[in-house]
Amino acid sequence: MIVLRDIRKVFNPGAAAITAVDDVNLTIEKGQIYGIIGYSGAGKSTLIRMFNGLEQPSSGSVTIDGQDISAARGEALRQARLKIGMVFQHFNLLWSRTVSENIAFSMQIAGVPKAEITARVAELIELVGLKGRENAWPAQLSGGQKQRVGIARALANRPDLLLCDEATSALDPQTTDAILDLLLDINRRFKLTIVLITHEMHVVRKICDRVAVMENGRVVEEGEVLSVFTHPQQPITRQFVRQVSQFNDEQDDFDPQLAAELPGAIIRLTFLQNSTHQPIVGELTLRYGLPFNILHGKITQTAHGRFGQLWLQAATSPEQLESILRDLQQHHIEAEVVKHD
Ligand SMILES: Nc1ncnc2c1ncn2[C@@H]1O[C@H](COP(=O)(O)OP(=O)(O)OP(=O)(O)O)[C@@H](O)[C@H]1O
Repeated sequence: MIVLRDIRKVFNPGAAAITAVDDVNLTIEKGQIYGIIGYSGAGKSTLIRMFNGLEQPSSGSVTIDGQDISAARGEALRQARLKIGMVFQHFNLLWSRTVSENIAFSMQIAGVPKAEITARVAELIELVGLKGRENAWPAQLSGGQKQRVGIARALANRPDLLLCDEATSALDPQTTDAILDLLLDINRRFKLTIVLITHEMHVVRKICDRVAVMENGRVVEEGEVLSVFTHPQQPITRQFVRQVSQFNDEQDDFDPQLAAELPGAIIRLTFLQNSTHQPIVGELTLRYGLPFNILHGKITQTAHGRFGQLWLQAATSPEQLESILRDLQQHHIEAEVVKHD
């Protein structure tokens, strides 16, 4: 478990002080994929660099499995870092070394015996899907392949924690998805905790279990991905939710003009996970003998299942509406009456 307590980071203390991270408290459970999202300058890089002691907090502590990383120095910090891998946006590969040599490098530094290194490199090459490219130079690889080397290198010492600093931001959408699939696979297979920073909600949607939203150095919202997607609290979180393809476009939202024009009740249903599988519109139509009009709908996929929203209109009596809302509640479908007249 990782615990960040009362973290602050102030650069250039004095008149020109910049508070990059301001009073951040987070708890990340073992085996989670935890996303930290924010726009440029929000403080994400500064924060993630404190997980492995690349940056020291001005105050507060970072504790990983009981060890205070922020207080560790010298040999203790070096040992702790061996168990923390890091993947970078621009890969940070050694250009004069082959794929295999890049992956082997950190094990050589750690003094791992040669035969063990050879076996581990072969295993990692297989894991990240680079078989046949062992002797290629980084300059001969595509962006996705370079990041696969970056991931293999980060996993070499069998870390307990993998940090990803905008790991897919330099990649095209298709390659991004392939790298995210690889990270998800590694997480599930080895129960490896992954903390990633990103400015793309797509990354959070596709693989994260929980997400923290950062703005001006602070965590302004935090929670399970499904719940943040379905009930974003802050304006910045709503902006991020809109980034994701199915929720991309403002015009893709329900048009409130429609609500004004149509008679009766308009209800917005929010489905989570298994409730997306229920034939609810059909059931309501049969039960109440009402022609329900589907005005608008959208559905999206996350690492924890699907969620969706549906806007229905029907000319109901107040009593029918009450009863419909009770039925929906029994089906674990959230319902909000947008209007009723
Ligand atoms: N070494 C430093 N010295 C002074 N200011 C810094 C330093 N590193 C970061 N900052 C400042 O701290 C703030 C947060 O920067 P940080 O890089 O952590 O944000 P970010 O969310 O990662 O953004 P980006 O994705 O653009 O890197 C910014 O105002 C930045 O200018």
